[in-house]
Amino acid sequence: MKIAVGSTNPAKIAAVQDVFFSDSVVANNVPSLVNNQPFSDAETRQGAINRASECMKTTSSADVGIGLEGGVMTVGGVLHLCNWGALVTAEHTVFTASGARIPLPEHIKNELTAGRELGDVMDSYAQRQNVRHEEGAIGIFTNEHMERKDMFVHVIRLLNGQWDYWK
Ligand SMILES: O=P(O)(O)OP(=O)(O)OP(=O)(O)OC[C@H]1O[C@@H](n2cnc3c(O)ncnc32)[C@H](O)[C@@H]1O
Ligand SMILES: [Mg+2]
Repeated sequence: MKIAVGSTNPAKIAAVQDVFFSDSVVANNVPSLVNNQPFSDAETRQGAINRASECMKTTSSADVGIGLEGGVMTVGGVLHLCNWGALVTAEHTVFTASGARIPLPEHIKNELTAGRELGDVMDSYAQRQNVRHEEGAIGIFTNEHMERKDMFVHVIRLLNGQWDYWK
């Protein structure tokens, strides 16, 4: 099976390869068609769906398209990390799932509200480069007990499981 993934982010690609280990995984950096920094569940979920359908359309002979999108959302007045995934089949059926969420510190909220992207804010905060491609914000704020790839593996298993149930 050929699986198109709507990103070249290594954390996302590695997560898809983990779940679909016997399939061919192709990275296709399509636009999410939402803001670079989504600010709600609805927007983050839409970004995942857009990535899945865009990469399904533009990857030749793909059997399935997967979109993974990171964002933030507010609950109880507290900003949280949120992540969504979408899987689009050749028959245009769409499955969605969301990932684990954890609260973000107030100063991160202030930076994002000022217009910065979480990936850039995390690099300055952790004094590292490309946190978004590695452990992610979830890795930093859990002392690496849960990394960005692990969180996406969970989302992709939820997508694959639903696809398996309904097919
Ligand atoms: O190349 P793409 O697939 O776009 O990968 P990305 O790292 O930019 O990831 P997203 O677009 O899905 O995430 C939207 C924004 O949120 C940031 N982000 C989301 N989750 C993150 C995390 O766990 N660690 C660091 N940045 C994160 C990310 O860097 C973007 O600024
Ligand atoms: Mg991005």
